[in-house]
Amino acid sequence: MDTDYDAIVIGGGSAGLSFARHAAGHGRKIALIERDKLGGTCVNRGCVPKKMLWTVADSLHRGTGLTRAGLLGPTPQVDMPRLCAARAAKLEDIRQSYRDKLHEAGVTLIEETAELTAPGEVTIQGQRLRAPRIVLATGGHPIKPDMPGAELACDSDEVLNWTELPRAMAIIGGGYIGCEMAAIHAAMGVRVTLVTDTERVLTEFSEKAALVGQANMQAQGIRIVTSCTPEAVRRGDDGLELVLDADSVLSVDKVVAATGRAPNLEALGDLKARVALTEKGVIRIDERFETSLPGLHAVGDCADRLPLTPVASSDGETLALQLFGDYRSPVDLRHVATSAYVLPPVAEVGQPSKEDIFEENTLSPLSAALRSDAAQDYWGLGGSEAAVTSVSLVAEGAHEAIGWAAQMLLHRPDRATIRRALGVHPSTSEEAMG
Ligand SMILES: Cc1cc2nc3c(=O)[nH]c(=O)nc-3n(C[C@H](O)[C@H](O)[C@H](O)COP(=O)(O)OP(=O)(O)OC[C@H]3O[C@@H](n4cnc5c(N)ncnc54)[C@H](O)[C@@H]3O)c2cc1C
Ligand SMILES: NC(=O)c1ccc[n+]([C@@H]2O[C@H](COP(=O)([O-])OP(=O)(O)OC[C@H]3O[C@@H](n4cnc5c(N)ncnc54)[C@H](O)[C@@H]3O)[C@@H](O)[C@H]2O)c1
Repeated sequence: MDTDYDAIVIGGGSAGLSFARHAAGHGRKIALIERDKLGGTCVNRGCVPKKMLWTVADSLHRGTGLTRAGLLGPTPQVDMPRLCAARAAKLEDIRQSYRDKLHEAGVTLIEETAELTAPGEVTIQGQRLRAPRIVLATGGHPIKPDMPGAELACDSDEVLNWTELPRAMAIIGGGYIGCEMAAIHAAMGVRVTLVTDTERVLTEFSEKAALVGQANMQAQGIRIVTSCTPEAVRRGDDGLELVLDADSVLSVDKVVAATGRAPNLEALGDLKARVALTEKGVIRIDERFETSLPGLHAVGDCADRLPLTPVASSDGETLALQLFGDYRSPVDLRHVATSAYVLPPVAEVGQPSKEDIFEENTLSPLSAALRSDAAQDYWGLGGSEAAVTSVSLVAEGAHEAIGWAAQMLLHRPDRATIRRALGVHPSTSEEAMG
């Protein structure tokens, strides 16, 4: 194996793969080191397996709620082993396509655990590799709360590998992962209670959008307990107990900790002390993704950006361009569309605060007249009449529409300009366009 490269990237997830392919595309000699499955979190234990489960949940949810429309009969059951097999085959296809693309690009793939042993030097299995640029793309892992019995709780990695469904589950944490797991499993027939320490769920979204999302989760049958930090998990007579306080205990089959993620920093080895972290504990970077150790860059979830796959991929490409092509600045996070896969999705672009929203509406879509759970839709525009800077949407298909809203915002439209295009009738985005 060669030992000298133009750049070595540690981590074969969305960020590392993107950097390696684009840097090699500029004629550079690149090594990518991955200790686990190629594709990282998104492909193996994140977006992709989650979205495949959500697809099933969405179909069940749309069908089973339509009792008022006369859609009757037994609820379809999910054959988990069959679903898991179909999903596993797709994940393997994706991993193989990444392997092929790295090969075509001429990237050296090394399947080992890497450690930074000196500036410009990475060690794998006692062998030293050198490059003037080292890129950390090591991603993150789920963290559990510091409480007695936390080890009895599953994290999202485990939930996405369940081959049978529990009858009842308690989820700790009301962020993206907690809410998505709640909506998906409730639709698949699991009795779900979600407990979070915040006043509402989805605090990364603007208030009204998140509250409509929360009401829809409740309409779906999910019990939501806010402003509560559970005290312990313990074994019960028949399953597990989540102790909320002295007076309330939830008896369930499974407890899931969806209480946040932390970056993977083991690759820094003894050099960790020389790499500055932010208050959130992720790696501090400048606009060239360079850390406080010259020549060491960081992209993706381990760095101080938004922990979303499109950001990780875009930043990997941007860094490759900055180092080996024409300089471009990192994508502005205000132009990143995002969606929580609840039912229906809560989607947003522009990262608005509650005060930013100047026009909004909560409405009942036509489907609500037919559904037993009467989910509500919502749209909100942020910024001002003169310059619209954010769009929020809660509606079926919101995760598809919000990407186009992000494109629209790039052109800095005023409110009157948005009214000059017409949406599809009947739809919720039509209402937002005015
Ligand atoms: C349940 C879940 C659902 C999600 N859903 C979405 C979604 O719908 N949309 C979205 O945009 N984002 C979603 N995300 C977030 C998204 O998955 C991450 O932002 C993205 O995967 C980060 O990519 P990354 O390359 O930074 O890190 P990762 O994909 O985590 O890759 C890091 C890689 O580095 C490797 N590594 C670490 N240390 C070493 C070492 N020392 N040596 C060698 N290799 C090492 C790891 O094995 C890993 O493969 C979700 C996340 C989770 C957990
Ligand atoms: N659809 C998507 O794009 C998607 C999906 C999943 C994850 N992600 C990414 O992954 C990141 C991590 O997601 P996450 O949901 O794990 O983390 P998070 O930090 O977004 O949410 C964790 C939640 O748990 C709560 N919490 C923490 N400790 C608690 C305790 N002891 N008791 C009760 N509540 C507690 C926090 O207040 C917070 O609301 C997200 O920020 C997002 O960027 C994105």
